[in-house]
Amino acid sequence: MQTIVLGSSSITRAELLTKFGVPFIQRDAGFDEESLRIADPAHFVYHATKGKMQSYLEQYDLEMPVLCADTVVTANGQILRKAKDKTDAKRILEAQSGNTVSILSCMIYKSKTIELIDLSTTDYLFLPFEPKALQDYLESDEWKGKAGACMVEGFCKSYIKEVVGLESTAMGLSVEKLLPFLPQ
Ligand SMILES: Nc1nc2c(ncn2[C@H]2C[C@H](O)[C@@H](COP(=O)(O)OP(=O)(O)OP(=O)(O)O)O2)c(=O)[nH]1
Repeated sequence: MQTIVLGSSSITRAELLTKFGVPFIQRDAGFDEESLRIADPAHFVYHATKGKMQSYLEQYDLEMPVLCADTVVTANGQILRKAKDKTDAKRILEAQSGNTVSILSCMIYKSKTIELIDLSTTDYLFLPFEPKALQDYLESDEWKGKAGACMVEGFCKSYIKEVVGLESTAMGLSVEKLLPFLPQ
């Protein structure tokens, strides 16, 4: 399989591509999504991903195909982004505890011949987070750099009562949907 560029600084996205056997190099696209003033979650992740791709293409050519992505968590109609600090992480996680949570990931894959845009959602019904376990998670700092301070394969896993959608989407990259389009 041909090597692609992961236009992202995300450790999780790199781990997902590795898990699915996709050869890649990693380059930060260098786009600041904080500049976006968009309230709708789907529009936000799409324009954030588009901004990352545009920023990448201003710096690099398409000799290698490139993949950019963005992820947000929503609960009670609010967009829950990355927590600013432990207090913010507690607020964001408490909004998800015992609640229905949607995690939206958009990805744009671009080569010389094709452009794929995918926007997928994974919905969770979480049981209430156990207070001591939540405190331990907050102390762990594992929530840092994660949309919604959420780790569906980690802290949140034992609280999943119902799920509809891919775990990879919830972690930040719907790899299974990309695989059929990657150059062999
Ligand atoms: N391990 C883990 N990471 C998650 C989960 N949900 C979201 N994430 C990560 C994936 C992304 O790195 C991050 C979402 O933030 P962004 O979409 O803004 O990407 P990030 O700033 O990390 O990198 P990028 O903007 O692509 O350079 O949260 C999860 O359930 N588990």
